[in-house]
Amino acid sequence: MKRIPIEKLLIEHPQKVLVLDGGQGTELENRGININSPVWSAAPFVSDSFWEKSSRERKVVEEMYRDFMNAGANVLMTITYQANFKSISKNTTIKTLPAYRRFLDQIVCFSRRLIGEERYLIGSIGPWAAHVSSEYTGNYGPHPEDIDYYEFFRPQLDTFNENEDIDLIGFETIPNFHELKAILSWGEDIISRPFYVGLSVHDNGLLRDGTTLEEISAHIKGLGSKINKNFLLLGVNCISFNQSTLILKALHEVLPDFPLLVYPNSGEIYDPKEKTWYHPTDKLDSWDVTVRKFIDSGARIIGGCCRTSPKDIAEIAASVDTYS
Ligand code: MET
Ligand SMILES: [Zn+2]
Repeated sequence: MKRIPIEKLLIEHPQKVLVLDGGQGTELENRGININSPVWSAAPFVSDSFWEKSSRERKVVEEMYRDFMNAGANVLMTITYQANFKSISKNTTIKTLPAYRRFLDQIVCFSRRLIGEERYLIGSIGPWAAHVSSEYTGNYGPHPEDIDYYEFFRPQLDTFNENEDIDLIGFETIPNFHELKAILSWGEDIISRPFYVGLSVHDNGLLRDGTTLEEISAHIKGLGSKINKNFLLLGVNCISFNQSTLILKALHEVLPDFPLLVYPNSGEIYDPKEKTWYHPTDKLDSWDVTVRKFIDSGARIIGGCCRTSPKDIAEIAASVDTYS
């Protein structure tokens, strides 16, 4: 059955909770794909050989999507987190805007064909931070207010705006308040498809640049009726598994009527010096307990971010079935 528009689903089926896929970048890495590149998980798509049917890398990507779908994901993302025009044009042979747009459209078309018409496709857009690796510090230099965020996002945003295979545009891992304010200042002429913003927050619930959730909610409320009608969900992603239920609860408390989304990390911790992930001693809760708390805190889309695998998504899907 073909999906109904996501904005309609959120309003007309208030009990429905969707299951998102897991951490694609890290999952591809686990499956032997080299993503050690300035364009990160978009690296495999850049080589011409990816588009040949016999490509090993292409098979790995296809298998990953299938495994997430078999686990119960009904929302999948394009693997375009670090495929902004700046990174792509600087680091690959794709240099012009038309070539870049063809490249993104090719990825979207490939993803849609794999997931079918009944599932939702998110067009993933990483933050300005992604091309300077400051997603977890929110450090945007001395004048974050002077950065031209629109210029940065526009090529990727316009391509997704115009591609009907995209159901929802996802601004992921946003760590800086100036960037958030810029995104939320854009009207329907600039973001013309449904979209969400996933915030990158510390374990204590502050945005990576120190902004409180109260300040964020005050800003959103202050926009009043000027807010873009396509802004459907706010959430948090790539955050600590153990703190994620408290963080979402805090967000729900300051924005009780806003549909939320949440996709935390697996519970493993990244060591930026060693560039490896290590297993922390213990996960505080199971996915089952965590998902139940997420739903109680207004979550409408639940999935996993870095290091979460199809196994995590299967556990999430089972709990979503039980509690929603
Ligand atoms: N959707 C992205 C991925 O999992 C989010 C990464 S957060 C650094 O690949
Ligand atoms: Zn992540």
